[in-house]
Amino acid sequence: MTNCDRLKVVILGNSRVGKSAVTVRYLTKRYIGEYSSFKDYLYQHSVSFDNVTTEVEILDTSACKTTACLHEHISWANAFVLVYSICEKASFQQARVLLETISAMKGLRYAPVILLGNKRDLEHVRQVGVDDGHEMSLQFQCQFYEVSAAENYVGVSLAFQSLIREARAMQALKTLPVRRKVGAAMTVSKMIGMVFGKSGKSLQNGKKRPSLSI
Ligand SMILES: Nc1nc2c(ncn2[C@@H]2O[C@H](COP(=O)(O)OP(=O)(O)OP(=O)(O)O)[C@@H](O)[C@H]2O)c(=O)[nH]1
Repeated sequence: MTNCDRLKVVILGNSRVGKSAVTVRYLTKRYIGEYSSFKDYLYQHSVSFDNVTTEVEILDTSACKTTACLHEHISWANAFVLVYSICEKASFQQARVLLETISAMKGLRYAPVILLGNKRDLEHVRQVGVDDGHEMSLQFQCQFYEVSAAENYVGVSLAFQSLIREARAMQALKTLPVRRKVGAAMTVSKMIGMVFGKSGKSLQNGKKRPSLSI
């Protein structure tokens, strides 16, 4: 099996933002209210779409107590889901710290990342605006979605699928000869834009990334 067919996704974010709820929702379509907080869980599953099957490992982390632990998680993964709660500003700030750490360790150019604002059903106690999430995603060139693990399977599923799609595209890019990469990068960006629609805002480098409230 090639790298293209295998993906290691780590779920990171502050404590209690819904990392386990989002992960289990994606894997089982079900929402379970309470999970054990003190352990990391590793799930494996096969996902097939666009005529390609990918073996996906998903590491649902409990909040890391040490920097070494966080670095270990980041080193292990080749794709990232950063979860914050739209009703907890501190979790959004933590997402920024995580994005900075991933950027420093891996570089974001070839690291597929989604920023996931969870608990969208709690609109009445919202502390983080949609625009804030969108802006941060533009700054770090990652995808951005707002979801509710509690209320909606489809949104969570779409977000994971788009991460997997992007990871596949990035893996494919890495295997191309260097001279062809520039043109190919434009093609991938265009392809993602076509699949998810355009956000209407440009990045500093001109790339557009998908962004949805789902
Ligand atoms: N209203 C609402 N509550 C949610 C949602 N997702 C998770 N929760 C609740 O938030 C709490 C924390 O959810 P978890 O999935 O355990 O969060 P976690 O980030 O895995 O927590 P730790 O493992 O402690 O870091 C639980 O009480 C969930 O029921 C959501 O979309 N909406």
